[in-house]
Amino acid sequence: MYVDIGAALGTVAEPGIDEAELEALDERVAEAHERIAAGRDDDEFGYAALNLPERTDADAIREAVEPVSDAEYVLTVGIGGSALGAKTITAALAEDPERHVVLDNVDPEHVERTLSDLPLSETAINVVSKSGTTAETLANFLVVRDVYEYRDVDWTERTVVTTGESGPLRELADEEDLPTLPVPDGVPGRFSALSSVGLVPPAILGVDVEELLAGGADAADGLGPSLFETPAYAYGAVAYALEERGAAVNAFMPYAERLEVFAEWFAQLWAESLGKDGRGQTPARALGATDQHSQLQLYRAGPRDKVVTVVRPRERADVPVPDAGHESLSYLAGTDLGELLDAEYDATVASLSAAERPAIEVEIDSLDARSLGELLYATEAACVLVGELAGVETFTQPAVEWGKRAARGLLSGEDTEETRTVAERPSYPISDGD
Ligand SMILES: O=P(O)(O)OC[C@H]1O[C@H](O)[C@H](O)[C@@H](O)[C@@H]1O
Repeated sequence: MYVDIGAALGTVAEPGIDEAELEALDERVAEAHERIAAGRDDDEFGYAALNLPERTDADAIREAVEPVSDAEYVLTVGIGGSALGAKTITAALAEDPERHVVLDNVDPEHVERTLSDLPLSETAINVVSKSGTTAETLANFLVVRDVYEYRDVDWTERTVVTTGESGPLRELADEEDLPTLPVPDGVPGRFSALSSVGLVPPAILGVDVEELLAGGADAADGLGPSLFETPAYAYGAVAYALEERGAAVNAFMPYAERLEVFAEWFAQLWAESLGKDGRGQTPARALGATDQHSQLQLYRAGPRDKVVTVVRPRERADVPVPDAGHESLSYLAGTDLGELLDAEYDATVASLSAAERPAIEVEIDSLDARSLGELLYATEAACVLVGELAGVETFTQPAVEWGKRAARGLLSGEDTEETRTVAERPSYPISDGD
C-alpha cells in the first residue's frame, strides 16, 4: 500500500499538518507502535485482531464450506461486523458479487423480496454472530429457516454457522448439528474480516482467501515504529492530526466501483472504534468519480471540517474509448476509461489543494486478493493507531450495545433502564392537521 500525505500538509491545506509537527507526532507513533506490538504479543483483546493473518485457518474454513461449495448463491445472515467484512471482500473480488446476498437489516419488505428472488435449493446460508444474541440476525435466521421449510428445501444441509462458544445461535446450531466455525478470540466484529467471520462467502465464491491472508500478513510485517516508513501509520497519524486541527469528517472516496462497499466497512470501523469521549471523525461515504458530481462541491467549498481520503488501484482494466471522429470529443480520442478515472482522481486532489482543503491519497497495486488483504489490514492498523493517539477505548462499543439492549427489552416487555428511557424519550409532535 502507498500513502501520499502531500495534500494534507500545512503548506497546502487548512486544516493541515506541518512537517515539523509530523516529526513530533512520529515520536508518539513510536510509543503507540510499542503498545500495539505488546498487545499483539499477548493476544490482548482487540490487539489480537492484528494477528489474524497468521492465525486464521484457511483450511478449516474450506472444510466447513465443503458441503455447500457448489452453491450458486450465498445468503449471509448477520449485521455490522458480522456482515460487512464478507460483503466488502466479495464486492471487491468475487467474479460475480451478485451471488453474495446479505440480509443484515430486518426491513420486512426487503427480507420478503430478497427471499422470494432467491433459488433456495441452490443457496447456502451463512449465519454469523459473534455474540449469538443479536436480535436482527436471530430474527432473520428464523424467518429464513421458515421460508426454506415452506418451500420444502432442507436448510440444515445448506447452513454454515460462525459464532461464539455459547449463546442462542450456538444452541440453534447444536440442535441441528450444523457445521460451525469459531469467531476468533479477542477480536471485535469490525476487526474480523480476515477470519471465518469474513471469509466464508469469499471461500464459497472462489476468492483466493490464502492470498487475502498473505496480503494481510504483508501489511503486518510492514508495521514499524515510524510513520515515515509505515504507510498504515502515516494514514492514521495524519487523519488523527487533522482531526485535532478541525477535520471532524473523513470522507472516504474510493475510485473503483469494486471498493464502494469498502467505504461502508471503513465507516463502521472508524465510527464504532473512534467515536468516543466526545471525539472521533465522522466517516462519510463517497465514490469517485460519481460523487465528484455531487458531494465534491461541499468538500471543496463547505466548512473546513473535512479530510478527503481518496483510494485507487494502480492497475486498471483496459477499456478504450472509441474515437467518434468529433472535433469536440477529440480530447477523449485514444484514451481509455481507466485513464479517464485516474484523471478524475488527480483532478479531485488538485481541486481540493487549490482550495486549500486536505486530502490523503491511498493506492494499492491492483484490485486483487493480495492487495485487498493488505488494504483491509492496514486500515485496521491505522484505526488502532488513531485510538492510541486519541486515548480512546478502540475496541468497545458501549453506545451501540445500549441500543441493542433497549430493542431486546422492548420486544420482551421487560422493565429496564433502557426501556424506561425509550418510554420517556422526548417528543414534540407536529402534524398537518388532518
Ligand atoms: O456479531 P454480533 O454479535 O451479532 O454483532 C453484530 C454487530 O452488533 C453491534 O452492532 C456491534 O456494535 C457491532 O460491532 C457488531 O458487529
